[in-house]
Amino acid sequence: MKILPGETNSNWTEWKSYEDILFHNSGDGIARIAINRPEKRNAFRPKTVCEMLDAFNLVRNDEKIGVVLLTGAGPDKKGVFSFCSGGDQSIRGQNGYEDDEGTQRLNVLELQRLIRTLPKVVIALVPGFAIGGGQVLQLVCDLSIASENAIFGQTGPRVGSFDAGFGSSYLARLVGQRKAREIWFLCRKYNSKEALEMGLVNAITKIEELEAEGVIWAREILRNSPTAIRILKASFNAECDGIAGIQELSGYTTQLFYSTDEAKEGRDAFLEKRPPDFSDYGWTP
Ligand SMILES: CC(C)(COP(=O)(O)OP(=O)(O)OC[C@H]1O[C@@H](n2cnc3c(N)ncnc32)[C@H](O)[C@@H]1OP(=O)(O)O)[C@@H](O)C(=O)NCCC(=O)NCCSC(=O)c1cc(O)c2ccccc2c1O
Repeated sequence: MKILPGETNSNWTEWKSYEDILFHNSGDGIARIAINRPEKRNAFRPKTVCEMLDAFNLVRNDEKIGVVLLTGAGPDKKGVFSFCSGGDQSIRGQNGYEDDEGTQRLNVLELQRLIRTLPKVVIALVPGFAIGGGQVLQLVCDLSIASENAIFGQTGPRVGSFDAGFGSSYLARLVGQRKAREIWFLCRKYNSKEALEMGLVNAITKIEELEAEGVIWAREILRNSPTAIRILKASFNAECDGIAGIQELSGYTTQLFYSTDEAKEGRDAFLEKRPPDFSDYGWTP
């Protein structure tokens, strides 16, 4: 199924049907998640975020998937493309975003954390507007490729909101403190060339080539060692995620340790109610 213009040699099949997002599997290691509210510039509401959380969790548990392409479906009826324009302002209630049941919880911070800790590579494909929380979503992806027409920016201080987590601190890590303050304090818009110059995106393509480029990058990544990439991602995260980042990285080392005879000896000794014998295992230099 086509979500962005242009051809790719991927055979996308629908993975699961949702209301606000489109979710596909290439069959060769790539998943594609697209916000599908083009008439609202792909703004997200609680339902959109819950569906994305569900899709990302399905991806997480599928050993065959190594790369996720995150994008926005389009164009809208006027021919405008968007990645995502952030929180849906039309459902902001008295105390925040409200879903159909009146729950005032957007869950987008949980989604940001899931994208960051997902043990796979997430590539944002930005075909147009990446504004507000949409800009933060492309920020927390591992890699980001924009089309020539893409527009980036923050609006929080103008619409009475802000993302003082990854949206500001991690932004400053990527683009530097001065630029990050400019982006948030002035709420200007930046084109894809400016985004590339400040390190917000990795590459720019024509919109017709955006998805194909994403697939090329994904296939290049998929040729490499899954364990090496997973631990490198955790290491990049650990550098700025504090103890939670160290926890993520250390979890993977524990997982690797479990597969050694040394760790198995500890488990077996406990189960066999005897003292462990680690004498076969040296203090590796
Ligand atoms: C994105 C735009 C710059 C595009 O401008 P353009 O002129 O091309 O289009 P229109 O403005 O005419 O929009 C077309 C159509 O879409 C509707 N729409 C667009 N964006 C939204 C939106 N975010 N919410 C609801 N609806 C939207 C628009 O109303 C039009 O509908 P019509 O029926 O009138 O045709 C421009 O649209 C724009 O600036 N949009 C708003 C961007 C914005 O302010 N986003 C929200 C920022 S706050 C946020 O995202 C956020 C993020 C987080 O991570 C949070 C985390 C924790 C707590 C809170 C968070 C949070 O609030």
